Amino acid sequence: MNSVIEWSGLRYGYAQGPQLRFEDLVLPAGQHLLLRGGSGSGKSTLLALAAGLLSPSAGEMVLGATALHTLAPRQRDAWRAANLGFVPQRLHLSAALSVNENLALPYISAGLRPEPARAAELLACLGLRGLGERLPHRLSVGQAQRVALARALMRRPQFLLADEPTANLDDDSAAQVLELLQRAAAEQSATLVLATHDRRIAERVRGVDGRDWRELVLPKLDQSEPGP
Ligand SMILES: Nc1ncnc2c1ncn2[C@@H]1O[C@H](COP(=O)(O)OP(=O)(O)OP(=O)(O)O)[C@@H](O)[C@H]1O
Repeated sequence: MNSVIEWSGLRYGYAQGPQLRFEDLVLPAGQHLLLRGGSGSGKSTLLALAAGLLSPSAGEMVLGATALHTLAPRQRDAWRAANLGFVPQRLHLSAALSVNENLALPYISAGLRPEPARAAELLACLGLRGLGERLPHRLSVGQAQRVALARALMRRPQFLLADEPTANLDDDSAAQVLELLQRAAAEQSATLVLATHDRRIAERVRGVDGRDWRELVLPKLDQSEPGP
């Protein structure tokens, strides 16, 4: 798939909240997107629109050749499971399942055979070797964050969307996570979309890897137009 993300005329209005408007964007194949902007500027909303978890109030969001909001819910779920990894800000690890069982879920829910070797490989890359049998409540916040990332990467998605993926990590772990994301993206020809306040990511992305990244800074909410 020729990974590319494009949105135009995109708006989202919360029923009990603000009306957000997003400037048009075309991300060509081969580029990743760094989403920045102050708290409340709409980064998480934009990621949720890209992941098809929210449907636009107006306009279009297209990943590859697919406008997720135009698909029926079942098709949308199937497309998402096959093509998209999403690490939300509030992690949704299943509390009753071990780390390994959490990592098997993306396969089981799609009726596929789990890949324990892939799980072990990702856990090792993320400095989590030996934690496969742990339940999420026995992980540190940073460890849980890396397990959520591993889960998002399990099925080698074409699109990897992550909301503050390094927020709770020390410098070494943050560097490890960014490296893994970039390596996974290169191996899978995948597109990364990272929303972050983390200066360490912004600096790294602007420096060594500048050509591969587009940086989009969302304006403060009061600059967005009021809704219809
Ligand atoms: N469920 C909701 N209902 C009403 N308003 C909401 C809801 N979720 C978010 N908002 C509002 O929408 C705006 C954008 O929120 P969003 O979470 O997308 O911003 P953000 O840039 O990701 O913020 P942060 O960096 O703090 O995570 C904020 O003003 C927020 O208060």
